Amino acid sequence: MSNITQGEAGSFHSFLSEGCKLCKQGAKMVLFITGICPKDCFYCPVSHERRTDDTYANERKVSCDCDVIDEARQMDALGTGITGGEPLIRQEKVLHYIRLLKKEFGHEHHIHMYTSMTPDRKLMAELAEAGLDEIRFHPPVRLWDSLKESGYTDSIRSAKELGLETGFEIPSIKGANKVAIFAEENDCFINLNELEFSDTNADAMKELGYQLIDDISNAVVGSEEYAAEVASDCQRIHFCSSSYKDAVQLRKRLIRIAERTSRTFDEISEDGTIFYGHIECDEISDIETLNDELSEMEVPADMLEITESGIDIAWWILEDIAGSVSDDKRKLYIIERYPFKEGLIVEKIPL
Ligand SMILES: C[S@@+](CC[C@H](N)C(=O)[O-])C[C@H]1O[C@@H](n2cnc3c(N)ncnc32)[C@H](O)[C@@H]1O
Ligand code: SF4
Repeated sequence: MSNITQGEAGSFHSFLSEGCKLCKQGAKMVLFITGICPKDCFYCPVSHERRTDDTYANERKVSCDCDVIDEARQMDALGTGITGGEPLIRQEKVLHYIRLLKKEFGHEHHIHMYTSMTPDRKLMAELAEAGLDEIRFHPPVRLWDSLKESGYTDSIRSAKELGLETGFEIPSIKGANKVAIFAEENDCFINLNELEFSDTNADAMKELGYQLIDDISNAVVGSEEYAAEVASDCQRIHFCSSSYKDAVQLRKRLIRIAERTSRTFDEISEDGTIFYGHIECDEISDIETLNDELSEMEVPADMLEITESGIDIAWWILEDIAGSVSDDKRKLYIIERYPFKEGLIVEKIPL
């Protein structure tokens, strides 16, 4: 009988590592150390724009430690997932950020890291000493037939001896069963990612015969079914579906950010976007006049904010007073926006 069960929003699982539990709550910040990676996986999803040596905390480009701290605070992160590219080609950076995050947010800030490399005992000890809690190995496909003879055996042993939660994370493609068996033999968990198309891997994947499930998903036909097959022989396995990543993790992360950053009059949607009204003034001098009009109408001060182009205001108030503030030199909108500073506008509905 299969060990994977239908979980929330299409995620199949029977085992969740600590890092996965926090990710499920949308509480993990993604710290992308570098876009550089010496491996050349045909399915690599890292975008062209990210294939530089820059660091990102979620979507924010990092130019100082404060960017990392601010981003973690903004989403009230309970932990961080360190990824890339290959994070360990910038070992010092990885160690620095682990120490920084632990110092700033305490030991309970959970940190996991993805790597396709095989850190030796010395590096693993430094990572553990700095505070790394969990490590997920991704051996390149060409090694899947000879994992026992590869460096992964020693790295796993060191990681486990140093007290790290240790596992594998690979895409769910043919051959993944070999990694799953190796994980089981070494008492490690394994996460199978539903294989996804991206702009960077689409040509290679098409050439190898992979197909999209449908027009609206990036997931590949058969990846989920294959994970179910692999899981029948495993105890500590989790399948992370493409829809789950988008629908649950991202949405919950946006909601966390919105709850921390929204103004009293922003309405947070179920998707984690915010809704508010905006009165756009053609002339800067009109903003002051408009503000006076709003106070005469007794609109509470915490229900509006003056901006460069006009006044943001609770959308439900704007709907009520639209007739009174309308004028040839003003445009009225209800705006839906991502909850970041200057976040992308999803929709701008004229009133
Ligand atoms: C992009 S890699 C970056 C970190 C590191 N280089 C590694 O490979 O673990 C992070 C994760 O992406 C997953 N992954 C890679 N290509 C994928 C794809 N096309 N679809 C879904 N997951 C993928 C791998 O399973 C890996 O665990
Ligand atoms: S190891 Fe990770 S980052 Fe490197 S090519 Fe493979 S999937 Fe991409």
